[in-house]
Amino acid sequence: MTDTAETPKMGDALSVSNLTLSYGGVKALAGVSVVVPSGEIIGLIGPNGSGKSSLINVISGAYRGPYQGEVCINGTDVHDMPAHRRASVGMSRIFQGIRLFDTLTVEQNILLGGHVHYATGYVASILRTPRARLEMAEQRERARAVMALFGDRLLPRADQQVLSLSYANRRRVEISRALMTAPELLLLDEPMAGMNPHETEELTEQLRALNRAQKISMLLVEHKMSVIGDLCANVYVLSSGTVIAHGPVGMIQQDEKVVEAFLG
Ligand SMILES: Nc1ncnc2c1ncn2[C@@H]1O[C@H](COP(=O)(O)OP(=O)(O)OP(=O)(O)O)[C@@H](O)[C@H]1O
Repeated sequence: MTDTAETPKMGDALSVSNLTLSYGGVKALAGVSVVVPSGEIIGLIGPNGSGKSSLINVISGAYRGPYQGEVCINGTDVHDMPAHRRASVGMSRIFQGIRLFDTLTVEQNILLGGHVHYATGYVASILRTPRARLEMAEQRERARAVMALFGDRLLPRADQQVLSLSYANRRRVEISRALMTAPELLLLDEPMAGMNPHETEELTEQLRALNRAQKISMLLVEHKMSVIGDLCANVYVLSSGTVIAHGPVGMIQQDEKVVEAFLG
């Protein structure tokens, strides 16, 4: 048996209640409720066009159109909060397609992720005041610590332009940039897309380590069921904009509605 909703509790990293949104005449989400308890990795799966990216876009603030329902991140209703301020409630995301500045270096791209936390103002940073220099040194140290999470994949390439990197390394740069704000909730939209089995396995382990060591909660959209099975205690299944099942991966795979949604 699977249920399609979970009651939000105090301390949840994310609670989405009864979310409905349409693009013109197309209803993309119809009464969707999803909870990510603090410290857990929760999976989100569904056939193409079922509403997964729309849900992530509402949570992250990338979608700014009207919607009904409530989205709370770490207990704060973020309805009126623009995307660039959502880092202040502990949220960060990576997009389905890689979005990096190709001609900047690995380190420069990663440092951009921390800019929302800079205390130094624009003028002080242009004038390179002692405070601005100190803050930049701290940010560079943090960027190195974040790169080190990926072993020797990024650190030796810190000064290389991103356009010279492999696909998997570009993905690692994107995740590193998202980690610069020290998020408590990470939204991951198909992080393994385009990776080979070895790279997929490696990133799976790295996400697990981030979750365990840094207690980062995650909402993971992923087509590779082996990844969902490896990382997620529970999974939500979307079909045509509604949650048709929710529960442990093993149970979901036996659910007739889910089998039908994927095959139908
Ligand atoms: N900007 C838009 N304008 C109009 N319709 C849209 C827009 N974005 C998404 N849709 C429609 O909303 C529905 C949900 O799309 P969404 O991209 O959220 O699904 P998805 O599950 O992420 O799909 P995929 O797995 O292919 O990325 C689909 O019918 C899609 O065609």
